[in-house]
Amino acid sequence: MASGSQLEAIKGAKVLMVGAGGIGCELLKTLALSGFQDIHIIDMDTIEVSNLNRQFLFRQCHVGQSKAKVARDAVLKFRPHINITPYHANVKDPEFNVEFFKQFNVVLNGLDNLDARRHVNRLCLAAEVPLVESGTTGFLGQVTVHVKGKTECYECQPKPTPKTYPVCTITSTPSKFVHCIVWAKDLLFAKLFGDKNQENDLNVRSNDGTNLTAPTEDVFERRTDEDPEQYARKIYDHVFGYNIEIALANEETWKNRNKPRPLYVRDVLPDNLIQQNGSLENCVTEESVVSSMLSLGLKNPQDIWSLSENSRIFLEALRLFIEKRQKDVGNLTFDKDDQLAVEFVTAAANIRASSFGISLHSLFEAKGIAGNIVHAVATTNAIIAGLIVIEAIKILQGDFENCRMTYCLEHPSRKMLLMPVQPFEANKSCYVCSETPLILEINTRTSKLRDFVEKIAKNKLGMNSPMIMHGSTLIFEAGDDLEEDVAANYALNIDKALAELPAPVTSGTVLTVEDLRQELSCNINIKHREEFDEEKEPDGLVLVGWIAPTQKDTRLVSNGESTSTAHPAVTEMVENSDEVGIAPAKPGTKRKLSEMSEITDNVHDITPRSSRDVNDQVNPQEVEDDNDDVDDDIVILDENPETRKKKRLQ
Ligand SMILES: Nc1ncnc2c1ncn2[C@@H]1O[C@H](COP(=O)(O)OP(=O)(O)OP(=O)(O)O)[C@@H](O)[C@H]1O
Ligand SMILES: [Zn+2]
Repeated sequence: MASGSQLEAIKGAKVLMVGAGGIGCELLKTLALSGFQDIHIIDMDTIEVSNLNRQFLFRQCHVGQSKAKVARDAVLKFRPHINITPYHANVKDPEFNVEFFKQFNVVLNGLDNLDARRHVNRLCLAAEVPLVESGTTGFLGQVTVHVKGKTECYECQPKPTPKTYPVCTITSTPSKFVHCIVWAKDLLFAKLFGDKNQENDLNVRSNDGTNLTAPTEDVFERRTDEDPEQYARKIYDHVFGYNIEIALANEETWKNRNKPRPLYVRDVLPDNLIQQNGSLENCVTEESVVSSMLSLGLKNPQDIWSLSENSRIFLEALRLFIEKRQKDVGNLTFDKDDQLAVEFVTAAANIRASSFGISLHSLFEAKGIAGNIVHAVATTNAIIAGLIVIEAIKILQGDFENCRMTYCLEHPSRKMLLMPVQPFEANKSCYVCSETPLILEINTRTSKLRDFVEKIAKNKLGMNSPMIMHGSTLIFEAGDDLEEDVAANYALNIDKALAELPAPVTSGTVLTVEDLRQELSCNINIKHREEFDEEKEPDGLVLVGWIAPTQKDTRLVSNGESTSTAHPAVTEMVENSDEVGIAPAKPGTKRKLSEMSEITDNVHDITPRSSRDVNDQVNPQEVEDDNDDVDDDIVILDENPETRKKKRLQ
């Protein structure tokens, strides 16, 4: 029960909730029941059947309708006199600018992706509105508080990106099922059904990097008169047979590894099965979903199919894509909710796994791995929503001293299931909330303006509409509303090397990169560097001072079935007691928890270092880690312990 002063703060508050999904539904209910009277909700989604098990404000009849609007209507039924303003929109839309944010006393996030979280963080900083962030994954969850000038911002610490795998592991030497999934999903599926113009490493490469199977590239191109079944068998033989033979020819690779077995349709499927197609009549479910499992009479997604069953599914799914989903072919990216895509990827991954002596998995398991799924727990969302409201009330009362970041654990530790941690001071070199310039080492003679825009401004700095300035000269800006001659001028320059721009960018140049919508501006000092290590610096540039995502994080952390950011480091430290590696004394090294006593006198001092966003896809093109997909040994990287050292708020 709220005290008098709390009620006063609650009643006078205007709050913005971003996201009306798993956490958002719980949050809206708790806000309304706690006495909040003026709540605005932004959510860009419509309700799906899969949301109904935990997003309890929604019913079957609401499927297809705006989450924000239905959530408002549902809550008004039991709290009719409060004001709830819904926006069925993307929080990144220009209407939600700094002025819009300024009208709120606090912003509460129930989002599921890093991109939107970073955007909201920047707007909250610019509008000077406190932010309460949250996320859950299964039984794990966390709530963090970010107040400009008082605590760190959401981006002060690295946010890990999903684990990536070396290209060669995926294309040539898989040793785990997840490698086969990445191959099936990001290479084979993308090659067959995705954008034809995308670069794709599907074909086996020789030692010198040339594409050995390049002349047969057309294998993947289906002739208009080509029979879909024959085409499917040709693809099978090419990727599981021929490509493996090519790989085997490179004997060096197999000196210390088990050799894979080439698989051809004729060896795997007896003649009578090759001829035996699925039934096209039976391939469509009641919800008109095309399914090869259904067409072949395989019903249980938890069964592990044999090699021959996987081969039949592979051929059948490929045929169904051609015959029933032709209009999608060429535009698809893998989607865990696309039944036929999941069937195809499961079968392809299993056939490859079989070839490499890796154990096979069921469709259910494969879907979980391919879609980065951690099943949502409604209770965790409810607990987290309660904690968000508790922190929001403290903020509204101006009681920043008592604000806590709280971690919800899977198992009680020291009899605590909820672990409060004092918020930390801002990272003084955070490029988002401090004005510290970044340094960019880049080959200014070979790198183009396009590289700078895409790799630095958009990918690394997370800007949506970057503007790049060299002193007072504007050298690039993004946007659909540019005048023709201005756009033409940018188009002319975008593929020029940095040093060849009309205002040349060379060593010593300071570029200013700005995103007006996020009110974020940072200076980048350019340092020309001739060469880069292809393995360690695959981007061909190094951004010093940028808070790089860590990729060693081990838990999938999501809000609902997809994403969020938690600080599993804290969770694991507590759960795994002294077996856990923690923030290193030297970059990249580990220390045991027992050594932490110097830094921490109690559990509240444990520094959460990392979080993870799992909505993004595993990307085989990036070269990094090759660990287990669920690796319990947490490593917390800290490139510069001095600058990153966190201080407790006094
Ligand atoms: N940029 C954005 N603008 C507005 N709303 C967003 C944005 N990004 C994500 N969201 C919303 O945040 C909510 C997150 O909720 P949740 O994690 O439960 O995901 P979900 O999509 O409802 O469920 P699932 O992904 O598990 O099927 C979603 O309703 C989603 O629409
Ligand atoms: Zn910051």
